[in-house]
Order: sequence, then C-alpha cells, then structure tokens
Amino acid sequence: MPGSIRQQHGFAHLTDLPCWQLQFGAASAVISSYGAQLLSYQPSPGDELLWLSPKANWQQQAIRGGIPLCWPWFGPADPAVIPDATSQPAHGFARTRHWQLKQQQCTETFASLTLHCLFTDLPHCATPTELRLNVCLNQDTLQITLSCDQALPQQAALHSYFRLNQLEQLSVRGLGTHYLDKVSQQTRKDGCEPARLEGETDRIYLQAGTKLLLQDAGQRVYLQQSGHDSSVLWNPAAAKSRALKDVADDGYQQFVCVETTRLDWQAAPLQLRQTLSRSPASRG
Ligand SMILES: O=P(O)(O)OC[C@H]1O[C@H](O)[C@H](O)[C@@H](O)[C@@H]1O
Repeated sequence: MPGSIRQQHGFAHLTDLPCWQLQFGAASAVISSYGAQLLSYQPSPGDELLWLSPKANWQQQAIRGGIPLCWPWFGPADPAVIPDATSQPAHGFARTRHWQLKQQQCTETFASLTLHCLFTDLPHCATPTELRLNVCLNQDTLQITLSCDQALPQQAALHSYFRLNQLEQLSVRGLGTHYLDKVSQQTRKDGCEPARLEGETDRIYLQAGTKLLLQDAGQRVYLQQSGHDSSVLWNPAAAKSRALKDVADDGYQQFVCVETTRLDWQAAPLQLRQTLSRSPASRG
C-alpha cells in the first residue's frame, strides 16, 4: 500500500502539538488535532507549499499558518446574527478547539483522514452541531473539505497561508477583478487580473472562480475550490506584521493568504473545498 496515516507528537517548533501525518508515495501532509489545521503539504520531500510562522503558538490562541478553519463566522461576529457578538472571538471557534478522529482510510490511490468536532455552545444555535474536516492526499493533490450537514446560518473559510519565494513577484489568477477592499472601509473596487499585492492587502473577491493559479519566483500552486461564494486575498505588509505578535517583523514577506470563503449567512449545509497541487494536469 503506498499510503499511511499515523499519529505524530509535535510539528516544527510546536513540539507538544498533537498531530496526524499522512503519506502517499512521495507526498506528505501534517494536520494538527488542535483546530484541525493543516500545517504542511509537501507533494515531494522538501517541497513545502504552506507557510507556518516560526513564532506560531497554540493552546490559548489560533496557530498562525497552514490552513486555519474559520467557522461559524469569518472576521468579527456579525451582531445581526450572533448574540453578544462583541465578546466573540474573531473567525469563530473551530480553529481553537480540539478535534477528534472520525475516520481514516488508505487505499491504492489515496490516504484520507476525517476529524470532527461537536459544538454544543454555539451562540446562535441550541442544537449540538458537528463540523467535519476531511484531508485526502494522493500522488499529485491534497484536498481538504470542511462540512457541516446542519442548515445553520454559517460563514466559513479555508484560510490558507502559502509560502512565498518572492512577495513582489506574486500574481494570483482566477480571482476576478471585482472586490471589497477591507483596507479602505469595504469600498468596492475593480482591480486587474491577475491580482498582485500592493502593500497591505485585504480584499474580498466577489466573483472568484473555481480554478486559481498562484505564481511567484520559481513556483506555481494550482488551487481549485468549491462551495465558496468569494475568496479573500490577504497580506498584512510591514506595519500590520509588526503588530502581530506571532509573526516576525519581516514575516509578511514569506506568505500570502488565498482563502476559500463562504460569507453569505445562508442557513444551508456547508461543504467548502480546496484542492492544491503543483501541476495543472492533476486538477481533478
Ligand atoms: O489575525 P487573524 O484573526 O488570524 O486574522 C487574519 C486575517 O484574516 C483574514 O484574511 C481577514 O480578511 C483579515 O482582515 C485578517 O487580518
């Protein structure tokens, strides 16, 4: 069998973090039980797609890097939907909870792991609600899927941090041109395709496609997404980076967030998916 799944104690400098390691042929991935957060995806040994802050911490806070899960809201809680919104944490609860194993499977063609978390304390829902995260690794791709079967008002994001070689050379294709600019008070803007970073960048792309391409010096990442109604492009630049205690002062040069987001508060089940790969041929 080309695939394996095993528990792993610690990852990078987070030596006490409980994790799972998936392997399929030359490809590997690591996911933390805390937050069900993917921390590493290497299609081949040493070829890391994701960024994890060397100053990332856990337990009292979300881990800075990898693919944090934002749920059941994105950003600050909306007082129109969430009772006591001002006292709620940014990006919801999913990224700071301990998740449990639900299912694991290795076949001739993939290695798949599902973690789940039961929420009994949602401020806007009295019914216990299960959230699941499936990671499926094969020879060429890694796919993550965040699901909730309940028709609950919910926002969600796969808040992926991608490792960059050269920030200035980054371009992102497939986002469309129409966006809300969070840096200038949610102004609607029309930008260019492909998108590039211009200092502090925090944009909600309202017509983001299903196939994106990130390119910077010497590397390409193909990103396929579904279940979304938008995508977020975020880089804090120098001043905001200095204000983030779990990012080094020049840390912003090392990553970009390209996020698969569902921001409409529709009361409908959730299935948000991102598939990552190095090569276009494997976009399934
Ligand atoms: O610092 P965090 O709570 O993890 O949020 C980090 C970032 O997440 C998203 O990309 C938002 O659009 C940004 O406005 C926010 O700053």
